[in-house]
This record gives sequence, structure tokens and C-alpha cells, in this order.
Amino acid sequence: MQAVLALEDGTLYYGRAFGAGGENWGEVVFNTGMTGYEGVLTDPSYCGQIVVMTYPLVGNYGINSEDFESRGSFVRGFVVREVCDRPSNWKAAGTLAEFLANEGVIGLAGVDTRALTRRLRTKGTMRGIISTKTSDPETLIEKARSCPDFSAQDFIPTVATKEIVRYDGGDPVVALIDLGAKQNIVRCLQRRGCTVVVFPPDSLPADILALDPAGVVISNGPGDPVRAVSAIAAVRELAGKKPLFGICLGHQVLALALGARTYKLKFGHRGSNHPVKDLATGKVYISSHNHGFSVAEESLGPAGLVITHRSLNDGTVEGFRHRELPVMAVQYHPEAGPGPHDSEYLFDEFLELIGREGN
Ligand SMILES: NC(=O)CC[C@H](N)C(=O)O
Repeated sequence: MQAVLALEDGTLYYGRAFGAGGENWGEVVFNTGMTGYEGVLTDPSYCGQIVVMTYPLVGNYGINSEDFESRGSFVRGFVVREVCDRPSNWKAAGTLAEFLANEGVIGLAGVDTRALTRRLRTKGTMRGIISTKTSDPETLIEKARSCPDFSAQDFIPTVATKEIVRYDGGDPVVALIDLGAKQNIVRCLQRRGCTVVVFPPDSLPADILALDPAGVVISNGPGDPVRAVSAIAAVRELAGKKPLFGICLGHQVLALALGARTYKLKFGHRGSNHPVKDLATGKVYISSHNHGFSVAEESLGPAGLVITHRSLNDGTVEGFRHRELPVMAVQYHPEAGPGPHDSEYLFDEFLELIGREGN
């Protein structure tokens, strides 16, 4: 079966359909990871987006639920150069096509994803429609042009928990504000002995403080950070009361809560191979990224924040700390999943921050 991706600039990319059939729309973004498609597909931060993989062969180690980052896939479409139909891996429980079919995600294979990526890099992220109904491409282009603006949509309620979930471990007890959290954040904290209590995104500060956690982590998540209104308000109140660690959307929410600004990047950072410099040590880490927004560097100082990490690809802010308060944040993914594990040391730094606060 044929499928097509229509972009709002009028470009069409035809290929072979795999996974689910039908039609869906979203913001078209590219990911430069050479592996890790299971983590990408189940990362709730991709909610509302059609993901294009630049690596030319995807699906070769199949799918297994142990590597999932959430309960399913929230992507609106998945575009690859070549899909592997016969995976080979001891953990594989199924194929990529089967997984996408089960999740209702339309796959499109046979596209020159590098050419598509160059277009997105030149023109910036665009809205698009992925469809297995290919007979009327002009209508698809029109539909792509009339999709709602990405920043006008609230994705967090679709992906985040509605109830408090407790993962028992030892001490300390850490609260995790779930804006669409990747499961590996929980795993990384549990591996360090923590009990993790996951809170819904609209939890009140008083609910979180009632637990008396030693620290609070604000998770990754989808969409424009300025829409995370209740989390921003909650975090503003928690700052100074508990040590805080923001990851990705959590980093942006912390910045906004403390008075800094965010803006949309032209095409974002998505992949497992992004160099970031830790400015305290001068060390460069290859790290896992998935963000389309960034914190404006000039807005950090007035908010009492100091840059701690910087992207070596485009120089944007990748981490900050507060000058006085126990507050740290990174724009990228110390939990990896997928991606290199080298930045897990940031969880150790968070536990040190908790320790210093005498909890
Ligand atoms: N992974 C994330 O938390 C992404 C944060 C935000 N949705 C962005 O695109 O910038």
C-alpha cells in the first residue's frame, strides 16, 4: 500500500505504508539517532509529532516492551528510509510494523529521509499530514496548511498520569511531577535507592509538600512549555522549599517559573548523538536530546540562574543552576533511553544537592 507525507510548504514524499493505515497530522521533526527507535516511539515528548529517522535502516532489532519509555506510542506518524521486516535480536517480541499497527501509528518507508531532513533544517519544522489515502495530494497539502499551530495545543493531559503512583525503594523519597515522564527517569532514581512518587501534572504544591519529599524532579514532556501553566505555578512555589531538578520540559518549566524565557528553535535537537559541554568541568558529553524549544540565555541572569551546560552544535543553553537556591536543570536526557548513559552522573549531582540541603 502506498502512503504519502504532505508538508505545508507543498512538498510530497511518497513511499510504502507500514503499521497502521489512515491519516494523521502533526509537526514533522527529525531524529538523528542511529539506534533507539523503541525509546523514541514511546517517549511521550513526541506527542503531536510525525517523526522522521535520518538513520537509513530502522527496525532491525525488532520491538520489546522492556525498552519502552511509557505505556505506548504517542507519535502521529513514523517515517523511515528502509524498514526491516525480519528483525534479529534475542529480546525481540515483534516487528516494528506490528508495533505501529497495534498502536495505530502510520508508518511510511522508502522515503529519502536525509533529503527530507535537509528541507526541515533549511525551512524549519513544518506541519504535515501522513496518509495512506494518496489519490488527492493537493487536498492533503491544504489540510497540512490548516492544521492547528503546534504551540496552541495541550498534549500533557493525554500523556501524563492522572493518579499518584508510588515506586517503592529506599531513602530518599523523591517526588516526580509527571508532564509526560520517560520511565527511565524513575529507573535511574530507583537504581540510586530512591523511592519515587509520581504526581499528576496539575498537582498542587501543597499536595507535593504533604509527602515531604527530599527533592522534586520535574519531568520531560510534550508541547510548548508556556502551556504547562499549572506546573509552572507549582514549581514557582516549590522553589526554595525543596531541591528541584528539571529535565527537558521540566528544565523549561523551571526557567519559566523563575522568570526566564523560552523560545522555539528552528528545527530542534532530536537524537542520541548531541555534544554538550559541562561548563564546570570542561568535559564534553555525547547525549540524548529531544526538544524543539530552548531557554533564552539572556533571560537567565535576571532570573538568578547561571548556565551550566551548553550545546556544542548550536551554542544553546543545555543546563542551569540557581545562584542561591537548590535548583538544577538540564535540557537534555540524563536518563538516556535511548542514548548514551554518560550523563547519568546528573542524578548523582541531584542526590548530592538533596544531601546538602540536610534531608
Ligand atoms: N523532551 C522534552 O521534554 C521536550 C520538551 C518540549 N516539549 C520541547 O520540545 O522542547
